[in-house]
Amino acid sequence: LNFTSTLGGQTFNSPFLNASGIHCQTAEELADLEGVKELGGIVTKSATLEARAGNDKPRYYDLAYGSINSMGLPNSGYNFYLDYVQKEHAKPTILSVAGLSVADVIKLLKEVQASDYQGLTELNLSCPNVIGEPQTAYDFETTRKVLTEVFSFFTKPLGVKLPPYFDLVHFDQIAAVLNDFPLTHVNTINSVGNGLVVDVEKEQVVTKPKGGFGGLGGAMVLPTALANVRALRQRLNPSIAILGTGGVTTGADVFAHILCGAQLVSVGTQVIKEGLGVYARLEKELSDIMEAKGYTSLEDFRGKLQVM
Ligand SMILES: O=C(O)c1[nH]c(=O)[nH]c(=O)c1I
Repeated sequence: LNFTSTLGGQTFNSPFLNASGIHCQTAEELADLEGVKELGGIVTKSATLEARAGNDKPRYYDLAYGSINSMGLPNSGYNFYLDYVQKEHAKPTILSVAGLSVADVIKLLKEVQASDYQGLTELNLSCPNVIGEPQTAYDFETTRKVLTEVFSFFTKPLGVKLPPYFDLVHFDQIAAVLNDFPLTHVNTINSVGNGLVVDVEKEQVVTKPKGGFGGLGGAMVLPTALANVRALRQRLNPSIAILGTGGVTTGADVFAHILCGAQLVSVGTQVIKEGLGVYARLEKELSDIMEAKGYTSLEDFRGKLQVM
């Protein structure tokens, strides 16, 4: 089966990625990802100018149907991740970056531009858990302003990580912004922001930051993730690839993401539930589905979801 694709000048031998934030914050976690042969690429935890401890714990809670997190952007600082991605790796890397202000984003990306790093960078415009900070990509004007400033100097492969949208007009509006920029990709979705999980027995929230509000992931967000992949595939220039993230627990979910237009597919919550062995299971399940349908390559069905 042909699982190979190229993005931003890099060759991905498999459609699988880790979702930024999951098992990719420390040197040990990143080394673990290197050892997962079914992973096509490695995505770093979103990096900020300064290292961050993140929000108070408990800040992650596992549910039967998914997860809620209010991590608060804990990371070792961009120097650590920029050094990491400039080392030799058997797989392509995607350096995820985030800023607490537009100025931080610009400063960070100028450092990436000035570095020898030739791989992909992904600007996270959708973290829902930094207390007092908005999810930038819900503000279309600010998103346009940021991208205009970034592309006035940034010439390396760049994608953006988007929050989920829930209104067809909003798909039109964000696509109208993104189509004006030479992006390599869009990664959709980030967690569904500011959900709330209640422990009825304790009559209490389950995470400490923000009164228990946090980003939702896992099985429960799959329909939202598929809708965002499909809607953006239908609206974005073909030159902008879609990385599908959200709700993947089976090979069928991976197939669905690709059928909606995803080039690569990230797995987050399920890695926490099942461990890194999940990728071998997903690859087997995806291969079995493709063989049953007579497909030999992802191109045979990518973006070919039928309507009624
Ligand atoms: O709380 C986090 O660190 C976090 N959590 C998420 O669910 N998405 C994000 O982009 C981030 I930066």
